[in-house]
Amino acid sequence: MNSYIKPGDNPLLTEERKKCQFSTDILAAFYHENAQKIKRRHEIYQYYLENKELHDPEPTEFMDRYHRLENAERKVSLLKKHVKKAGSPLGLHYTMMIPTILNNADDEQKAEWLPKAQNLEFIGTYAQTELGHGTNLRFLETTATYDPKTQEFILNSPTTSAAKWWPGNLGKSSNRIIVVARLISNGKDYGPHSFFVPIRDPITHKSLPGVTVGDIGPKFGIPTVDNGFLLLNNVRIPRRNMFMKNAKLNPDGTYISPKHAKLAYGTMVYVRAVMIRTMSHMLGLASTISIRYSAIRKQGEIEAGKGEVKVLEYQTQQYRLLPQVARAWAFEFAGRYTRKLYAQFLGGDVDVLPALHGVSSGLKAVVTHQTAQGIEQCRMACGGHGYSEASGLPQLFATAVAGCTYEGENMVMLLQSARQLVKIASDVRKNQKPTKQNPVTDYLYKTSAATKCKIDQTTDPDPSSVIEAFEHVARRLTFAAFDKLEQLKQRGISAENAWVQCGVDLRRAATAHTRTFIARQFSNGILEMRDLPVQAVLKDLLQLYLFYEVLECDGDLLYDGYVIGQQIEYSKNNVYEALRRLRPNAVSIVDSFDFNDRELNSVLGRRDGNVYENMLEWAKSSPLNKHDVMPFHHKYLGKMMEDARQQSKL
Ligand SMILES: CCCCCCCC/C=C\C/C=C/C(=O)SCCNC(=O)CCNC(=O)[C@H](O)C(C)(C)COP(=O)(O)OP(=O)(O)OC[C@H]1O[C@@H](n2cnc3c(N)ncnc32)[C@H](O)[C@@H]1OP(=O)(O)O
Ligand SMILES: Cc1cc2nc3c(=O)[nH]c(=O)nc-3n(C[C@H](O)[C@H](O)[C@H](O)COP(=O)(O)OP(=O)(O)OC[C@H]3O[C@@H](n4cnc5c(N)ncnc54)[C@H](O)[C@@H]3O)c2cc1C
Repeated sequence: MNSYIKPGDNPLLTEERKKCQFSTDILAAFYHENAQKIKRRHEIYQYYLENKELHDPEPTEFMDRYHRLENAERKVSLLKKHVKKAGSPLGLHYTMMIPTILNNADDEQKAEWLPKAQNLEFIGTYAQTELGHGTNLRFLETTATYDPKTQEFILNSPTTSAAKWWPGNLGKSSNRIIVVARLISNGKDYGPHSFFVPIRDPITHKSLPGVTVGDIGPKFGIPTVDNGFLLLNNVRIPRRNMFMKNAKLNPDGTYISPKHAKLAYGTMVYVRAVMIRTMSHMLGLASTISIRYSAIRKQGEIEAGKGEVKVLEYQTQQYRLLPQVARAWAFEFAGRYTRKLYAQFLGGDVDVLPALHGVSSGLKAVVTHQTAQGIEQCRMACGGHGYSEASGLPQLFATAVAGCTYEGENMVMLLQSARQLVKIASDVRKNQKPTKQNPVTDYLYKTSAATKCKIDQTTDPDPSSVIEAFEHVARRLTFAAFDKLEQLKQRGISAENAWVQCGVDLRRAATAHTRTFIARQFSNGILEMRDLPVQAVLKDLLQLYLFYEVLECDGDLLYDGYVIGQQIEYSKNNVYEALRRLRPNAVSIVDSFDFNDRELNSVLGRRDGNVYENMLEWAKSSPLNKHDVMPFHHKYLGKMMEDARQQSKL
């Protein structure tokens, strides 16, 4: 039933795979949405294996940034020949440039820019954040002042803090970019708008007059991406280089407002909606690495004299790792929802934007945070080898944790989600009904279905009792934060200051609301699976997810007596029971994420499980090992020891 078994694999992994009680093919197709996608994934991987020019000449962990960027550019240029979609020097081109054209360009602009972008005739990025401002877009300093005489915009960075800072692929790779700048026309400031700006010559790739651009230097991770800075000094672009699907500017400089004030932020909403799946994949990668490794790593005897056991036998190891697998699945279902909502928005339904913004901002924050935390758990669960770059986990963590910051700092995003909750609380207090159905927030209008939680001692529990418990917590925290806000306002504190004083409570409400949403999506999502053995595995994962989350918020559940201590004990038992049931299938479940060795990029997580011999091979690639004696040895340490020996002879 496990189709990942191959001759030559580590027998400890084969032993695990032989225990599989379901079809890995069916589970893999469900994770990647259909069997066709799995087939295509396998074809692409096979193609990669056969085309050596696409391989890295040495492990990239041993390359400096210069050679990493060169190697990445080499592979990307080759990839264009091989497949349409390529890797990191084009990351922002695909994730932000093309979506902005689709989302913010009018038909004529789209006809001009989209084919060129898709054909990679230029490379672009999204330059919004500045040295001095990222979150608060209204205070961006870059200006685009309209000159009706020439029908051009003049772009300027008036101060040092106005320098664009951070955009991925801005430093060295991009030549046509989106600049977010404050539009000024006829002396009036209309706030941030997007402009299509050439920054490098298309032939020589030299920066254009008035443009100062470069790389911002090494970061916490993602060394292959050339995040950049940019200063603009009286750079002129034609009027039609302002993105005009929503807001427009006539040749005489008169401004036409968009249908919704925040349509200009559409690209950020898009990325927040799609990055949920990317996070699921990253957590899936980390889980695959750590669970496969835990199945070949033996350490300690459980019963003296019976031999060392795989570390995966320890309940503590299972408790660390299997909830990460469950969360990866939960995030996948949550991401499907936000992508569907975004498709509705892109199809022209502008009214869906507030709901989409509400759900995607909370979800982006919770999912990136839990993904980063989960990867770090996986890394620590691999012991010392998890600390080596050979595991792939340090770089994976460094990449994932950036998601807590980019596309809206997480705390700020949770507070955006809380705005929606507070509005609903205000409606409820005024006995107002929802103006339109929203399956994500409608529960807030209802009172608790039961005054007491229904979790009991059954080991095959109904998910709805847990979801109701999460709804109860989210409702209580939302109304508590709302009431506190109102009390502060009644004491004469301004609405804005009251908001700041309730920040922590608002964040907690938004987190609880997001937990409820994810749990519901997971619970609904698995109903689509008809194959009974696969359904059983997904139910075990759901059970683990739900009761693990109960334990994460036990204080909030106990706070008002909605659950009693005994129910927390039942919840613990349900976690342990789920771990026990999942254990025999653990390797097969992560196999079903279907990540190949290129994607895993980990000696510990290889499909064949042959870890130790490959660790030795990997270490031998270290440039330090090109020399038995380092050329500078006798200058420093050698000399120091020689001096000490000479001195002791005196
Ligand atoms: C193989 C490849 C590997 C590559 C690896 C590299 C990975 C790189 C990946 C990503 C690149 C990252 C890119 C970026 O980071 S781009 C920059 C992102 N920047 C941000 O996200 C900035 C965050 N700030 C904001 O979004 C906003 O400024 C704000 C939401 C914090 C506040 O906006 P503001 O205009 O001040 O609004 P208010 O708070 O006053 O709210 C008013 C009103 O508007 C609503 N609202 C706000 N935003 C939106 C929105 N986007 N859509 C819909 N509605 C919105 C808000 O809710 C209020 O509504 P109200 O309560 O009803 O009044
Ligand atoms: C790897 C990476 C890639 C990036 N790529 C891009 C890119 O391609 N294009 C681009 O334009 N930008 C990019 N960025 C920038 C990114 O979008 C910003 O860093 C991010 O939006 C946060 O803004 P900031 O840095 O100004 O943080 P700040 O807003 O200064 O945050 C600092 C602290 O202040 C808090 N804070 C700020 N405002 C509030 C508030 N209103 N209420 C409560 N707390 C608040 C935050 O929670 C945080 O704790 C990237 C960043 C990184 C790290």
